[in-house]
Amino acid sequence: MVAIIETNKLTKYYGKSRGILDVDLTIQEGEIFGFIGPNGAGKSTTIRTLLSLIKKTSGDAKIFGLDCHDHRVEILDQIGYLPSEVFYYDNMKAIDLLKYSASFYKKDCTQKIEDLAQKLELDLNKKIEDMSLGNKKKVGIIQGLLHSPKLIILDEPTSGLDPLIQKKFFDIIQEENKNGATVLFSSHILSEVQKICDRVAIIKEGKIISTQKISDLKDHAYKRVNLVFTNQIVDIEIEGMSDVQVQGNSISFLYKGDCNLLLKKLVQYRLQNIEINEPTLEEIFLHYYI
Ligand SMILES: Nc1ncnc2c1ncn2[C@@H]1O[C@H](COP(=O)(O)OP(=O)(O)OP(=O)(O)O)[C@@H](O)[C@H]1O
Repeated sequence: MVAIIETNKLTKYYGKSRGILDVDLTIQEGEIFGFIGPNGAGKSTTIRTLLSLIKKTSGDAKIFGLDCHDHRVEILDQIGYLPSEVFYYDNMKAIDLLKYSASFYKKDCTQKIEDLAQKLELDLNKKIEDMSLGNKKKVGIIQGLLHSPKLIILDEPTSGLDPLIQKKFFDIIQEENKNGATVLFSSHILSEVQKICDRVAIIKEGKIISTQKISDLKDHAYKRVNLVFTNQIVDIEIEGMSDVQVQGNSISFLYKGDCNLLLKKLVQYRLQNIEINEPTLEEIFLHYYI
């Protein structure tokens, strides 16, 4: 297998403050690779170092087997990058901006621009200043993909997209992947990464703390269960519950196991309310990795 991204002890300090420390990542050709961690963990720093937008402090970073810094121009030609926030010259029409972006590549991107705009239901003849945030984001998606890049780097790509467009966006990314693109997908939302990634690296306080197959992570799936009792709280014990927190007549706990067994147990209680949610990323970190 060919490594599309390979870092070895990649480290970046901003002056004296920590950006990332000894990051080792290997992303193989054809993977959709998730990169998750809470705010400030170092996801953007890793990506910006890979793209040579900032200079590493030490360690190595290679893309397509080439040093990211020394071969910056030829590497960037084959990358589609979607930053978390997009800024544009607002008084341009979307089509003009995209044609201008396409002019930097040596291929004809006209058909691809049209196809993507159709899939995302975007009117390219509108001025960007007249567009909603979601539509501006769509322009960013097309801009990142119009040259059919070999590597797609997404930094928190779905912020500002409604669920329907998110679904279309994921379909597009999966299609690009089927056509040969490798994808690095950074996010702080685990459930989002789980939808399309094969493997995921978890970064915390600048360090990679785990790299897992998504299928393995799903086997460990926890739920956060919140119960509000009608009257007095009952002392309940269910196999698979942990991190139990009691407050007034409410109880909250993490549950790992068969949902049907949980429901069977709960049916015997008089409840005023019940909520079953995905645990937060922080909770998952606490229970898996610390
Ligand atoms: N330009 C900068 N100057 C100084 N410190 C920075 C700079 N950019 C990032 N940092 C610090 O580097 C660390 C990693 O930040 P980074 O933005 O890479 O995290 P992140 O995982 O992408 O989080 P977020 O989702 O909030 O962007 C943080 O402690 C942050 O404060």
